[in-house]
Amino acid sequence: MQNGKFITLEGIDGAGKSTHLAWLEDYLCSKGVKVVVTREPGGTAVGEQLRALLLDQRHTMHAETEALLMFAARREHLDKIILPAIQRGDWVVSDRFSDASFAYQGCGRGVAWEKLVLLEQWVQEDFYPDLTVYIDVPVMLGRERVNSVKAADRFESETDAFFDRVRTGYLERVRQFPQRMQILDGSLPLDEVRAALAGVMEHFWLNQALHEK
Ligand SMILES: Nc1ncnc2c1ncn2[C@@H]1O[C@H](COP(=O)(O)OP(=O)(O)O)[C@@H](O)[C@H]1O
Ligand SMILES: Cc1cn([C@H]2C[C@H](O)[C@@H](COP(=O)(O)OP(=O)(O)O)O2)c(=O)[nH]c1=O
Repeated sequence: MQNGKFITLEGIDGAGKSTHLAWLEDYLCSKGVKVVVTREPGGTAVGEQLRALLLDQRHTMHAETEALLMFAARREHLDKIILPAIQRGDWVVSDRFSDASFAYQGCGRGVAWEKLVLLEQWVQEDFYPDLTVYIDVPVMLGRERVNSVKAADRFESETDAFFDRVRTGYLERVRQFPQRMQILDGSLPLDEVRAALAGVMEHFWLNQALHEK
């Protein structure tokens, strides 16, 4: 049996990840693959508890504590959800993965990039998503969209300057991993972003089919 695939969606808060994730699940189901939808931080019992700690406005913590907790949740996520699903031949779609740690903890909070590289190697070894869709939006637009939907959590209440750095961090990751990471313009109308995502997915799907022949 073929191994499944691992796809991640990334972007600042309000980029449209959750919206497009629902479409992506339907798209993959229509191709006949079994899909596991998950998210970070979270996805497991321990991970969801860590998520609650990390997003709670009442907590302050050292930036490196935050990074370590993100990777701790990820370690659990890989062990309990992601790797078993892929080994079964399922496709896993995750709302965020380690690119978010480089963007938020690295560029946003100022945790040394090399320390994050070490954590990534420790937790993931040489495991990376097969495809990452990074939805890029200007900071103000992301903020407007989030404010219209829900109360801000510990990250969403950060400054525009913080989110500018996060966005720069994501763009740096795209520069480093141009094969794996596809960038979409999330400021376009929803149907146009979806059409662009559909194009990326068709291309990815055809490539997989070619490799499996
Ligand atoms: N391209 C778009 N155009 C207009 N509204 C959008 C677009 N993408 C997302 N939205 C809206 O913005 C809000 C936040 O989107 P969401 O998918 O929850 O973002 P994220 O998961 O990245 O934080 C939702 O109300 C969603 O309908
Ligand atoms: C995975 C991950 C998320 N985050 C942050 C980004 C988000 O603000 C927050 C939660 O992500 P998300 O699920 O996108 O939040 P929401 O449910 O509000 O849409 O965690 C990091 O800072 N580092 C990480 O490694």
